[in-house]
Amino acid sequence: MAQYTRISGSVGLITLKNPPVNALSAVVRQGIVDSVERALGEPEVKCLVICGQSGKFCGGADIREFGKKMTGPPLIPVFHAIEAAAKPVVAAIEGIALGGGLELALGCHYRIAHSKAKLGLPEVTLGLLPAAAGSQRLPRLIGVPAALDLITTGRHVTAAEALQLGIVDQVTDHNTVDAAVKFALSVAGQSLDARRISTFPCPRLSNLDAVFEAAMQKVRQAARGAIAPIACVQAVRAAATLPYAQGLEREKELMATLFTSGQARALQYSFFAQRAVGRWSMPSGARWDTSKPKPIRKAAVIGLGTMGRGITVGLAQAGLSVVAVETQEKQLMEAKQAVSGMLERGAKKRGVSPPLGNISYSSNIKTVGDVDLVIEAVFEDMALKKEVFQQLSAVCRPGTFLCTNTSGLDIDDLASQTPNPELVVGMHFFAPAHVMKLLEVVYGPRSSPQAVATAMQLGKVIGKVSVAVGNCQGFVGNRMLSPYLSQANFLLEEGATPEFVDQVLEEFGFAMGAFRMSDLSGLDVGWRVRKAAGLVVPGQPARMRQGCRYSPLGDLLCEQGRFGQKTGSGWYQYDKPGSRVAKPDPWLHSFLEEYRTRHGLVARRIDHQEVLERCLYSLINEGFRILEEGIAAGPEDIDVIYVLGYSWPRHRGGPMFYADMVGLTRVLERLEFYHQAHPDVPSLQPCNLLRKLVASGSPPIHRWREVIKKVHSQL
Ligand SMILES: CCCCCC/C=C/CC(=O)SCCNC(=O)CCNC(=O)[C@H](O)C(C)(C)COP(=O)(O)OP(=O)(O)OC[C@H]1O[C@@H](n2cnc3c(N)ncnc32)[C@H](O)[C@@H]1OP(=O)(O)O
Repeated sequence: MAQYTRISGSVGLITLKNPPVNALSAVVRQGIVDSVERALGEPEVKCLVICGQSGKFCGGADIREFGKKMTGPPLIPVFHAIEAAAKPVVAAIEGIALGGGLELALGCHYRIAHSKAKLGLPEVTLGLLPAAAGSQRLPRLIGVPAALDLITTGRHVTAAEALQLGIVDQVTDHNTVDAAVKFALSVAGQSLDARRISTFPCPRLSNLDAVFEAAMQKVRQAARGAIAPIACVQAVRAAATLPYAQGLEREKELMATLFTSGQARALQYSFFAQRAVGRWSMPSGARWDTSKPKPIRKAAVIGLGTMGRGITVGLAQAGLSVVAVETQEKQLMEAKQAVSGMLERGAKKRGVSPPLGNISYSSNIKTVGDVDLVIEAVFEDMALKKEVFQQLSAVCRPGTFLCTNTSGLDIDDLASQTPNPELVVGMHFFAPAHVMKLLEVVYGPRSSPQAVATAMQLGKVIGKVSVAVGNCQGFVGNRMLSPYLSQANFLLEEGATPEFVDQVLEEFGFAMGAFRMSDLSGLDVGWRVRKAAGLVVPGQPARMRQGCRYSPLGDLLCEQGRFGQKTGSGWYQYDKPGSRVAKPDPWLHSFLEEYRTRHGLVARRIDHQEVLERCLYSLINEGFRILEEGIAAGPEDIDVIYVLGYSWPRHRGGPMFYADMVGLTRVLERLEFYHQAHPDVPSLQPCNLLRKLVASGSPPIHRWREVIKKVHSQL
């Protein structure tokens, strides 16, 4: 609702009340209309202030109303009524003014913000554009280049930047409503002619075409197929070239296409999925709301390689006290220098001082005796990790949580090295660990709910989106990646090139195709895993392992020392080791031809559809197996992992959402088709859960959990 009160006799105060973020639901919109009408009708009222309850101005349109039948007054006329008011209306912005919230403020005559407030038009991140006149008012207020930046990126700006850009008129460190009331009284009675943004001409640009061409090129490059950023540029162009009323019509047309698009649905699903993963549950019945985390004040990181350094930076930046341990003195000094550099660069960007004092460095593992939690981040080698866990058990005080940063090793096996396996959880960070948003929190069969809750909470504290998953080879992310990469390799055997496979996957929206990604992360990483799994053994039949098809192509490249970017060659060639520009490699093409001849394989023409379906559907099928086994509690967990950790295009929601969009029947049919053609590839055999979902009438993704529950109860 919106509550109307009177302050100092002559100020009408409208307070938006719709927890948690005072979103503009139908009731709130109606409340604003009624309150404005009332205030304008009261002769004693000289001016109005609009604010939000609980220190939050407004989080924008109520996203939960999207896709439902529209009720209540539409936003544009509400904002026009405010702008047209004959009494000054001041927005008192505390906390947030986002999307429709900022558009509401732009409809007001003045804006006063608290110094800690964040403002922005993030609609593009939900597959939309600021269609409550935001795309028309903002460029008129702050000019085209700044408006293009804010609207196409959706980034939030601080109050200080908003003041500099001219979005707000005043910033206060004190009570914002008091400041707004004082300000409103000071301008009451003055002419409002120069305060109605919709009447402003859009600031002229001499190089208008060049500015919009450059903006379009920039968003096309960054968008990877997303349509909303392009519509945002078109809407701002309308503001720059058309009268306000016509610009508004164009904004409406563009929004109509976006509002019902699959991409908007996917992005809005992704928004809620990222919040839903915080409400985790385990097959044992343990849950986020019944498991209390222990507060972590002091943590240790063991092993200061690339991952350990990133984790140390993340912890220190979040204000934790960190003991950083590396047993070799030389490596310790190198790591100290690297970590300090990362902290200094990060602090410079954020305009704060680097938290160097939060970290103490040591070459002695015994120094971790008084910490609350340890994150072991030594080399990905089970024997080494076991040794470290045994040492930790001896030196840590009772009750210390022991976490391992691993991308796929058995958490339970590691836990068995300690007298308290209930305190052990996996924390799978993604490189660079201080930048990437995703954290897979892996529980073993003996991990206690409190250990999981503590790791999930710590993830939140250091700014990660944490997803709780069960213990299995590769956990969720890498386990699903395995069939995807296998299919990519099989396609090469059958006649495709790495360039073609990558092109198809990049056109789908991945930042990098399977082969460019492998070159970046290093082919030796998978080679080591395959060796440990007993797959790379001399004397084995070249293309079969345990009765299943196997491609040794990656192993053969590694045998040649081709580890990817770091060695200057892999699936592609590079100018020099470490270079990032991948070029097609004639050597690789002849190598593939020789390989096919050696194995009696005849290259055939492979089309886009086959590449996409085999790579993506095999990955999705593994996702269904993971759900069936209870390794992930719901499809949202998988989708968040893929969007945040594996560059799955956000505007496609994630693999499980994509399967829902394609249609489960279609996914099942195509998997059946490919499995018939390749009976020796088990990952193409449709899994039981997928069949069950199709047999249950292919319910939409938000109802899959009901079917999963039934499948689990039958086991
Ligand atoms: C009906 C037809 C109208 C057509 C017109 C269309 C116009 C669209 C213009 C818009 O305004 S689109 C919306 C623009 N606003 C946003 O994108 C803001 C989204 N929210 C956020 O970025 C963050 O939530 C926040 C506001 C910065 C707060 O972050 P914080 O980390 O503090 O909390 P969260 O966990 O993210 O959120 C708490 C809780 O609130 C729910 N929520 C947040 N914003 C909205 C919203 N705009 N509508 C409905 N619900 C919202 C969020 O889902 C969380 O609840 P949950 O139960 O945990 O999911």
